[in-house]
Amino acid sequence: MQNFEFYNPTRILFGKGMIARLDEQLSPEARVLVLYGGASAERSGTLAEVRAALGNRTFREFGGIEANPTYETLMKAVALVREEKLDFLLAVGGGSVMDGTKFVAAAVPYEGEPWDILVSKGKAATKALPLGTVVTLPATGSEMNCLSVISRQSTGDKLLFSNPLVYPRFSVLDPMRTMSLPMKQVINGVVDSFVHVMEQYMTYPVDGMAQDRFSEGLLSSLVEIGPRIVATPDDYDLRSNLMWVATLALNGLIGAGVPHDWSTHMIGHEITAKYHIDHARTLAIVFPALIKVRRAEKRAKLLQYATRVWNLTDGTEDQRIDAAIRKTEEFFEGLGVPTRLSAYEIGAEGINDLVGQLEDHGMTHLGENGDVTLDVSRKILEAAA
Ligand SMILES: NC(=O)c1ccc[n+]([C@@H]2O[C@H](COP(=O)([O-])OP(=O)(O)OC[C@H]3O[C@@H](n4cnc5c(N)ncnc54)[C@H](O)[C@@H]3O)[C@@H](O)[C@H]2O)c1
Ligand SMILES: CCCCCCO
Repeated sequence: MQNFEFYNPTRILFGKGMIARLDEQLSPEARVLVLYGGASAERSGTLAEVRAALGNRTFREFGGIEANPTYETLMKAVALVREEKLDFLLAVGGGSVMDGTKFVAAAVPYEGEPWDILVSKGKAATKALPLGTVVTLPATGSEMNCLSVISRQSTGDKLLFSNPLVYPRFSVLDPMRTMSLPMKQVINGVVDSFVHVMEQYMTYPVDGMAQDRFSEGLLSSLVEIGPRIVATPDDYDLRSNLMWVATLALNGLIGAGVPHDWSTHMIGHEITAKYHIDHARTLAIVFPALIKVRRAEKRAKLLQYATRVWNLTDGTEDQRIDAAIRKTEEFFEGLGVPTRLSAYEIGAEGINDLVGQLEDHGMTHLGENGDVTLDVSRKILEAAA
């Protein structure tokens, strides 16, 4: 097991009706901005529940944070917070609203050009406003981590930053608030969570016994939840399990002391930036291709995954690896999520453009050993054609 430091300060309030406990998480004098995305926050009744929970407290609201949140929109929220001297940010939404709120939290006190926070991958931020979240879409785990992905319309960038200052102070996870989700977004959550686990698991063995079994448990849970939640979308217990699995998939626990990959995500971000394909759906394209191209480097964990998650114990090692990769593709495709670039009519020219974007964004050495060079990224994209 590798050395690690684990820190996660986020309080989780989980379950039906927990939004009612919002106000007690806030200091009496907090000057709150509620941030949200599109009409769904209103239509689903979640905003009404949040407003009721905030009772007599005065607060402001900022709506319109897009899916794949943009710097341009978020800077309007920064201006509002500065002008009205607000001092607590409450995100009500999915990963886009939570990530956008984390950026606003870091940008408000920042004295330079806030985009520097992204360019520096978060290092430039030395202060941040406190924030909390009310989660409406289980997928990213943003509710319990210090990561944020922000796009810039003017340049077509989609970059990640992380900084411990933007951990939410608390997050409310009420599975009932996800019932209004289109099934497509529920499925996105299953896929995003699955690949989050893989980025921290499908690397090479370091005898992380607890981390491996924890990750395999999350993967097996998602393999079970996926088809079942499509068949019985109103099942509260399935929604509860998806919500908690999604949070655990990227809150630092399974990733402590083990090598990480993240090249699937970095390549996926470029696909979203260029083609505006849902984040999770880019991962379903890249990940199966990546384990095909990098099966030698990932051989030991692929065999472990085959046995422990898919119960594949017969045949030669290569037959078991082939079967595990096939099962993974079938899992995504079975949820109606394509695993090929051709499903989105992205061809050779698009692959060239994506490799160029990776180079422009300095993504020239990805993966657990930095050996996912541009050539390897190209091979992965070609294997996904
Ligand atoms: N911070 C992280 O750890 C992390 C990890 C992975 C991805 N991301 C980023 O998160 C973003 C994706 O977030 P996401 O997958 O949660 O989707 P999202 O937040 O972009 O939401 C997708 C759509 O669903 C709508 N929606 C949200 N909740 C709803 C509800 N309850 N009912 C009806 N509609 C609802 C939103 O308004 C939006 O239109 C991407 O930008 C991705 O890069 C962040
Ligand atoms: C290093 C963690 C990268 C998380 C990417 C989320 O889209």
